[in-house]
Amino acid sequence: MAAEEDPFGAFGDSDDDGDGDNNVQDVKKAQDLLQAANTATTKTCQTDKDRSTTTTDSTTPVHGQGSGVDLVDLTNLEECSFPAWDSPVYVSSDVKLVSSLPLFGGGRGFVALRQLAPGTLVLLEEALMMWPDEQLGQPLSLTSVQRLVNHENAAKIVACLEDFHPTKTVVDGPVESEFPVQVETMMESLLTQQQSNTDANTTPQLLAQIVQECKTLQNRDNTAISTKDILRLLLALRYNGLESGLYCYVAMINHSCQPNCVKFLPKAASSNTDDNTDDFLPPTFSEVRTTRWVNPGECLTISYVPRILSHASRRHHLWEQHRFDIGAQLTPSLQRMEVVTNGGLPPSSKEYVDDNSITSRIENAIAEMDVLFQTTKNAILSSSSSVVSGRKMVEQAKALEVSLCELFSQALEQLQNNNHILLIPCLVLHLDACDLVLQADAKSSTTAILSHKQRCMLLGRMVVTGMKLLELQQAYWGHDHYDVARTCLDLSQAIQELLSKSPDTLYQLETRTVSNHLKTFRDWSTLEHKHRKEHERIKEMYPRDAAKYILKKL
Ligand SMILES: C[S@@+](CC[C@H](N)C(=O)[O-])C[C@H]1O[C@@H](n2cnc3c(N)ncnc32)[C@H](O)[C@@H]1O
Repeated sequence: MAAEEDPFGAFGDSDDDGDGDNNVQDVKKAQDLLQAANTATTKTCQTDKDRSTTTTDSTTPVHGQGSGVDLVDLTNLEECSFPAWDSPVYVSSDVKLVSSLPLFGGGRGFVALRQLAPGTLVLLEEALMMWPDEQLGQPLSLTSVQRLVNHENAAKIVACLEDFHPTKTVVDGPVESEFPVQVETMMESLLTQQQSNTDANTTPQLLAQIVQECKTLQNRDNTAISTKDILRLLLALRYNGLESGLYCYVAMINHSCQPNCVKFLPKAASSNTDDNTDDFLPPTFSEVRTTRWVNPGECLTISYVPRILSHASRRHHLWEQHRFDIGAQLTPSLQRMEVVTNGGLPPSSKEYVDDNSITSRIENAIAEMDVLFQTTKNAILSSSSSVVSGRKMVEQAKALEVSLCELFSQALEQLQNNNHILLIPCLVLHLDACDLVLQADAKSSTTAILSHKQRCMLLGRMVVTGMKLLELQQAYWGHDHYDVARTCLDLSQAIQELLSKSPDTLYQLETRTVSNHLKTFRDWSTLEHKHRKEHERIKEMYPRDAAKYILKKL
C-alpha cells in the first residue's frame, strides 16, 4: 500500500480560524473560495521559486524516480475519464488526468497544466472503501478481497476496480508487450501461491469460497466473476490501495522518490482536534496537495514508500509491491544524499535487499528505535502524574534520547556522508525524543524533575539536531514542505526558551557545533525570528479551510 502522511499535526499547533463561512451558499461558491485561497497562496509566498537554486531536480526526472516520465507535451494530451467512477469532490482545473503517459502500468496519471504553488489543493476525494481496523498495517491478501466482495457497496467497488491497473482488459487481453507479460507472471504466481500455500489467507478453499460469495456480483460485461477475476482484484488492490483505504482518483497518481505532492491521511486530519472536530475533514475524505512548485507539464507524484528509506530499499519495495523498477540510477540531488563511505552508491537490486549493507543495518536500527519510541511515548502519555511515576517516565524518555543521539552518531560514522538521506529519520526521532522528555517533565505532578541545567542542555541538543535536520529536509523536500515547517517551529521554540533562560548555552553551541555566524544574543534572536516566520509562512501555504468549506456544503 502506498504511504499517506499526517499533515496537520505537522504545524504543531491547533489554530482557531474564526470561521465566518455562514454565508457560503453552495459548493460552487466554496470552490471559488478554494480557488481564491490557492491563488492567494501563490501570490504571497516567497518560496523555492524565488530562491536562486532549487534542490530537487523536479523537471528532469530519471525514469521511475520522477514520475517515470519527462515533462509531458501539453499540446497533445489524451484526457481520460471513467464512467463507473463518481467525480471527485474537487479536482483543480489546473491539473488533468491523462491516459497517454509513456509508462508501463496503465499509462495514466495527473499532469499539471499550469504552474502550481506549494500547498495547492489539487484533489479532494471520498474513499471508495476504507479498510476495516483489523486490516490496517496488514498486507493485502485474499481476505481483503473477501471483505471487499461482501462490502455493502461491493457491486460499485468491483465495477470501479475494473479500470484500476492492471485492468481487466490487460489481464484478459493478448500478451503483446512487455508489460502484460509482467502482469501475467504476477497472476500466475498468485495462482501458484494460493494452490500450494497452506496459509488460511491463500488456500484454494478461500479462493473458491470468495467466488461463491460473488454470486450476486458480476463483471461489467455481465460475465460471472471467476477465480482469475478475484486474483486480478487482489493485484489491483496491492498496486493501488493506500494505507487507509481505496480511492479512485488518488490511485491515478504515480510514484516519485522526490514527489511533488502528498496525500493526507484522513484520520490525521481529525487527530489534531481536541475540541472542534467540525474544523476538519471527516475520516473518509482525503486530500492531495502539492508540497513544492510544480511546473506545467510535470506529472503529479506521491511517494509509494511508507518512510524515508535508502535507494536500495525503495527499489526493492516498489518492485515487490507495485512491480515497477526505479533502476539503479539516481537524480543528481538524490545521488548526493545516497552515497556512502567511499563515495559510491550501495549496490541495489529489484529482487532483494542485502541485509548486511550499511544502509540496511541503519534502517533496521531506525525501525527498532521507532518502535521503542512509540512504546515509550504511549506509556508516558497514559501514565499517572504522580511524582514517582513522573520521575520514572522522565528517566525512560532521557534514556531514549541518549540512545537516539548514539544512533545518529553511529549512522554518521558508518555512512561517512553527513548529507545522507537516512540521517533524516535519525534526527526526526531524536527531536521527538527530546520533546518527549519535556512532555514527561511537564506531566509530573508538582515540581519539574529536570534540573535547570539538564533542561538547558536538552534544549541545546534540540537546537543542534533541529539545525542539521532543517538543512537535510530542505535539501530533500525543498523549502516549502510542511515537514520543514515543523522543524522550524521546534527550532524556534527551543532557541526562544534558551534565549530567555540560558543564552550562554546557545553561545557554547555556537563555538562547538553550529555556526561561526552565531555569536551574540542578537544573532540567535534573529535566527529564532527567521524560523518562526518560516513556520508561519509555510503553514499559510497549506490552508485547511478550502476543503472544509466544500465538504460542509455537500
Ligand atoms: C497506483 S497506480 C498509478 C496509476 C497508473 N499509472 C495507472 O495508469 O493506473 C500504480 C502503478 O503505476 C505504475 N507507476 C507508478 N509510478 C511509476 C513510476 N514512477 N515509474 C514506473 N511506473 C510507475 C506502476 O505500474 C504501478 O504499479
